[in-house]
Amino acid sequence: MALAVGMRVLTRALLRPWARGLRAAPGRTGPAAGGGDGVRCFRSPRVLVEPDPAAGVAVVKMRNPPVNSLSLEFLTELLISLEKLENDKTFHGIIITSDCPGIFSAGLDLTEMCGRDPEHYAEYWKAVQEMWLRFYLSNLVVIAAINGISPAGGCLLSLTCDYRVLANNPKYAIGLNETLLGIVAPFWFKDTLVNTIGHRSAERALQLGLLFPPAEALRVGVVDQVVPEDQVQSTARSVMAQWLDIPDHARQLTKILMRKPTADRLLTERDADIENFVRFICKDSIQKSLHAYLEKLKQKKG
Ligand SMILES: CCCCC/C=C/C(=O)SCCNC(=O)CCNC(=O)[C@H](O)C(C)(C)COP(=O)(O)OP(=O)(O)OC[C@H]1O[C@@H](n2cnc3c(N)ncnc32)[C@H](O)[C@@H]1OP(=O)(O)O
Repeated sequence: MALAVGMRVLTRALLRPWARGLRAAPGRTGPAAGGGDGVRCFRSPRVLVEPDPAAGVAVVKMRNPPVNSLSLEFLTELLISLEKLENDKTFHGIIITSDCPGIFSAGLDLTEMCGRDPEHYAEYWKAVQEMWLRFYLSNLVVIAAINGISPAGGCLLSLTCDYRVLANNPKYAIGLNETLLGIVAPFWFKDTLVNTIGHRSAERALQLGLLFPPAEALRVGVVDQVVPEDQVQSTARSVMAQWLDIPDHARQLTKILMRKPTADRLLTERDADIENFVRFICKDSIQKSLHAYLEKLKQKKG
């Protein structure tokens, strides 16, 4: 138990000043969004939290239209929501899903990584690290109800979860496709994928930037279950009930046992990882690739 408490204190201490500032800002997070029985709940512009106090579960809906790209502000709101739920003893599990039709998350926000200054890149990367650490090590059961396409950072977010349910829709795909953008997934993205699908499959998926359609995603193990689209939320709920049946302290300690070595790698190399990112992203060739990719996305519309 001491280990679990220690990890919580550590991850809480990692909350950056930008997050604390936002938490204090009036109007950024509003009053209760529901949740009777004395359960305090909340909403924020980009994150909708639907509490089910009786079940000890909250559904966290991402709503950063059009594509739930993980901007600095959105990451901050997600982290604040997670922290609030972790600090509320009512909740033992969260289901993370999307409020944007057809899209779970388009991944990291490319506009945060293009045409900005090095200080901005460093701040942004810290927030991405924080998202990964906080979700990966959360003491809550975290289940992803993936109701849309989920490339790169969107896939990473789902890989931090304890279980992934994907909607069986041929338009959806999931994977770490960074190489297709001419960029390289950092070691902790890679480690998370290796821990999920094994070394050989991860190597192939990462080098080729594979985005797996549902059947393939299930076969390779990127997701744990594929179900008809209208059953994604109910399946996530019943899987959650199964996970919540396990004594909490034993499950939490086991999670930490499995994940701490991977998290520690980033925790001990965090500053160097930020420096590497800033150096990489500032390169002319990388900026050109990202600009070209964004342009292609915009032109796609015709
Ligand atoms: C260097 C160290 C490693 C860094 C690791 C990086 C990790 C990442 O996550 S990089 C991001 C990877 N993401 C992608 O490759 C997805 C890109 N997006 C798409 O493929 C599509 O947008 C879609 C399939 C997610 C949705 O398609 P659709 O519904 O047709 O919507 P649009 O393509 O028209 O997009 C609407 C709007 O949103 C902008 N946009 C899309 N993705 C992003 C993004 N990741 N970041 C920022 N903005 C994004 C897109 O440009 C459109 O903008 P407007 O034209 O201004 O409306």
